[in-house]
Amino acid sequence: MKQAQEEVRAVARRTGKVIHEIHLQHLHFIKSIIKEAMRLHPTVPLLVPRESMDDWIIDGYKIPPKTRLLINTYAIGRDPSSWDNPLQFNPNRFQDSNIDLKDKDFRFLPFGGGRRGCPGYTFGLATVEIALARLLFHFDWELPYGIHTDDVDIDEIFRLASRKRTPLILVPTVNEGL
Ligand code: HEM
Repeated sequence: MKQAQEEVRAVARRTGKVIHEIHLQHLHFIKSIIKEAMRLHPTVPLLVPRESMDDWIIDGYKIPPKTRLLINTYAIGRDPSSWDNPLQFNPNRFQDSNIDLKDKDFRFLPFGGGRRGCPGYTFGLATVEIALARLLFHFDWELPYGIHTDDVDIDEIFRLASRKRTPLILVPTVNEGL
């Protein structure tokens, strides 16, 4: 959190203490945090179902035409053959990497891919980035008194769009130093 706050506050200091969309291009670490969160906790854990049109063999499995296929992006994001220490939250794995958020890198599909991939991808991503950047810019954040990081439940409830099982409760303090 400290590194992300330093990044956003350094950008804000140079740009008039306000974070706008134009500044997002400088927030490399914040973008990596969001990607890492989406890798471990994709909003849509099973993508929109597909139906095969022809005979295919994938990984030795014969797929006949008109088979309903579910793409488990939750499992793909945690696959040890694609990711080192897959269960570790490590935003640095996205720093200086060209792992794409959409279509091109099938290890990571938080917005799906192909013809039915998310059409709101750039808008959705920018919205998350600007919200997180502003929250980190304006406030310092702490867990409530007596709660430790190990107590925080990070599991989700799986639905078409999953959500946190337990709400995250944090205590904000206005950053007076701005
Ligand atoms: C962070 C925000 C968002 C995430 C994580 C997200 C994720 C996804 C995912 C995973 C899919 C399924 C793609 C697939 O099966 O290949 C999808 C589909 C879709 N999304 Fe998003 N989305 C987001 C924001 C938005 C926004 C802002 C809009 C509209 C303004 C939008 C509109 C749609 C539509 C219409 C589809 C269905 C596309 C189709 O079936 O052809 N999404 N989204």
